[in-house]
This record gives sequence, structure tokens and C-alpha cells, in this order.
Amino acid sequence: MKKNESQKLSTSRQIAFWVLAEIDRKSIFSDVALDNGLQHHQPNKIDRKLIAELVYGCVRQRRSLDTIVDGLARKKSDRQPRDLRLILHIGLYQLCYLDRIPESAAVNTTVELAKQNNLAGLAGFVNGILRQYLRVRNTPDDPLKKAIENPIERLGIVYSYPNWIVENWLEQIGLEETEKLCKLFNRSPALHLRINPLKTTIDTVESALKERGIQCDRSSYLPQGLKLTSATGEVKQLPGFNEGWWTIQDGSAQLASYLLDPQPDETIVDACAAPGGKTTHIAELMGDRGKIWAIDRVASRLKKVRQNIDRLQLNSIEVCQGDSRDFPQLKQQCDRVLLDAPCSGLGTLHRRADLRWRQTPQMAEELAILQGELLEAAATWLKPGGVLVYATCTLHPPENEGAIGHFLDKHPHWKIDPPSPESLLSPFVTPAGWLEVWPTRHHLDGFFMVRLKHDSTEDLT
Ligand SMILES: C[S@@+](CC[C@H](N)C(=O)[O-])C[C@H]1O[C@@H](n2cnc3c(N)ncnc32)[C@H](O)[C@@H]1O
Repeated sequence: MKKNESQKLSTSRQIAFWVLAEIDRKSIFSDVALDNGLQHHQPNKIDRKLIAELVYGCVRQRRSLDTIVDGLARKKSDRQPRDLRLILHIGLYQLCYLDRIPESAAVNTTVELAKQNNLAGLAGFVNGILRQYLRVRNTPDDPLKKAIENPIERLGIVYSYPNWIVENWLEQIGLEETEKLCKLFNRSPALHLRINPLKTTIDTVESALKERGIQCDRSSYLPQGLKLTSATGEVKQLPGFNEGWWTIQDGSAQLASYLLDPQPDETIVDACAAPGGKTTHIAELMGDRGKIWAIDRVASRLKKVRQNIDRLQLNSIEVCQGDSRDFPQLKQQCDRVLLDAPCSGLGTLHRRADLRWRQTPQMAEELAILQGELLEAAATWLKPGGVLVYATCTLHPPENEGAIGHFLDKHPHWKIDPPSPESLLSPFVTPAGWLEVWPTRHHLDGFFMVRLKHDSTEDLT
């Protein structure tokens, strides 16, 4: 490797190390730490890509990387000095998951990294572990290839997930599909656009993107959905951003507003609205006629709703900060309510590298309680015959069919109202009448959604 190449590679690795150390010490979100690191160090475009890959990769593959260290070193990974553990992760990640980096470059720059960060005395140890890994890689002595009988443990170690998440999927979709899902959530997701028909047409956006050399495909499910299939650069620089031609929104999130089926001149509440992806979609589907109340508990997140409303130039949305469990003034005021509930996000693990480590079964249990309380409150807001859509971006039954089942048991006049077989939603409808989106089947984020209707004018909850 030439000297300047070695300097460049070690600089990007040094920034990646700083970011990983920030995440480790301060427990901040990996995307926030990465943004801070990039802002502070201002690396060039190529280095940025490598830094992001190393940061997100090391965070995501933490369990697998620790397993390698545990298998090769005398001391377990969690008993190594913290910085050393991160440096080993950076080196092993390149050897394990990045084809385009020569092995010698990965080893040498990692050894350098140890020296640059007060671990010169352990540089020989770093060199030894990485070279030992190269010797055992893909042999029966490879710590990631050792036979593990328990499928939960095996998938958790090989694909780097906590056991409880793997176990939850195994129970729902079996071994083969769970393995596919584990692989899929370790890859970067595609970017989807939702076209705003009040401002433009899907043909216009498609042509403008292609003129810029950006490839895209029409969604197989959504009339206003485009999937970008080539590199985009900065999203705000894409044609039509300032003009409000489109919104970044995954296809499965777009489905929720179709399930709600809002009509012009209705009164709608979006009970958990920020950052406003679905609120603005609802306004577009209503031709921006009627009234939509966009409620959210978090003021800073509501700023994003306002920015989206301004950019898309919508007039029918009223933003409101508050806890949706506490709006008695909305009693029987609404034609439709969307409750896109806070959830464990297990359907979007490919979007957030650290999410799999942040969620715990206890947190998911607490979320299920909050979801139940939000459902109870939202149901009181509907006029007789009104429609309630409950949605989450998780693949975790206690927060989905569990929450709904509990609500329906308590309120026998509420029923599931499945979409008609002709609807664009029909590929996602389950025999029980709710909708499930599985990334392995539909190539969209994982989602759960259900439409509920009240079958009587008495006892509205
Ligand atoms: C899944 S996100 C909503 C995403 C949004 N619907 C969209 O499509 O852009 C859940 C939201 O619920 C909000 N939230 C959590 N608890 C709440 C509560 N008790 N009342 C109102 N909003 C709440 C969170 O701040 C978060 O913005």
C-alpha cells in the first residue's frame, strides 16, 4: 500500500473510531454521533462513505464481532479495555464484511489505530488477533462457523441479533424466513418516494430523476410510489424537493393512509403524527380539503411536521402538541383517526443500526401498555360509524395483534374492518383481517396495520 493511501485509510478509520467511542461512552444514537463526527472532521466524500460503513457496520455486527474476539483471545471481548475492543471491531469488520479492502490494509491500519490511541503496547496483540482470524476464517475453527445447535443462538451469533428478537421471529415465520430476515436487516434499505399529486405527476418526477442519472422503479403496490435504485447523493438536492413534489416515505408507511381511506372535507386526527409522513399523505389523499389534527407529544418532532407541511404547501393540517391520552375535547368529533403508535420498530432494523441493541423485551412490554392506553383514548374521538386505523412498524405480536385483541375483548362493539379484495391493500391482508408487511415477502419495511369500525351507535368505546 502506498504511503498516502495508508494515511487516508487510517484517517477515515480514526474518525470512525472517535464516533464509535462517543457512542460507547455516551450511549448516543449512532446516526447522531456519526453526524457530529462528520461535521467536526469534515472528511471528503469517499472517506465519508467508509466512515459510515465502519460505524454502522461495527454497531450492527457487534455480537458477531465480539464472538470472534471471544473465540480467539484469552480474555472475553467485554473484559478487554473498551477502546481496544472497538479497534478490534473495526479491523475484524473489514476482514469479515468488506470485500473491497485488501486484507493487509485492514490489518496494518488497525494496528496503526491502536498505536495512535494510546494502545501501542497492545499493537502486537491486535496484529496477532487479526492475523489469527485470517488463518481460521471459513474453517471449522472460525468462531462464526462453529456448530451451534440452538437455532436462536446460532442466528443471533451469526447475524448479530439479540436472542429475544430472533426467537420472536422464529415463532412467527419459521427458521428459513427468519434467516432471510436476519440477512436482509443487515443490508441498507432502498429509498422510496411518495409523489404529491397536488403538485406534480409520477411521470414528471420519474423523468426529472432519470435526467439527473438517478434510476428508479415504480412501486408494484402504490400508485404514487417510486423506489430509487441508484445512488442519490444528498436528498435535498434531488429534483422537486423544494417544490414539494415528493416525500421520502417507505412503501409500507404509505399503505397506512390508504387503509384509513380519508375523504375530502372530513375531520381526521393523526394521534402520533411526527415527523408527519402520514399526516401529509392523508392531506394529499383528501385533496387538501377538510381538517386534519396532527398531534404529537414531542415538540421538537412537531417542528419537522411543520417543515413538511410548508414544503408540501398544505393548508388542511393543524399541528397540536400534547399527550394523545389526554384530549377529552375530541370526544366524538372525528370521522377517522390514525393511531401510528410508538413501538419497538422491529420492522425497520435495517434503518437504525443500534435499534436491535436498544430495545429490550421489558421496553416492548411498556410500549404495549402505552399502545393500549392510546387505543382506548383514540376510540373515544370517533363519531358513530367512524374509522380507527392502528399501525406500528414492528414485527412483534404483543404490540400488534396482542394490543388489538386486548382492545377488542374489552370493547365487543368494535370489529376489524378488512379492506376489500379489489383494494391495493389486498396483498397484505391476513385471514384475521389485519395487514402484515414482511420485508422478506414484500420488499418493504415490516409493518402491522388494522382498520377498526364500531358496529353500534351506543357505547362508543
Ligand atoms: C411511529 S412515530 C409516528 C410517525 C408518524 N406517524 C409518521 O408517519 O411520520 C410515533 C410518534 O408517537 C409520538 N408519541 C409517543 N407517545 C405519545 C403520546 N402519548 N401522545 C402523542 N404522541 C406520542 C412520538 O413522539 C412519535 O413521534
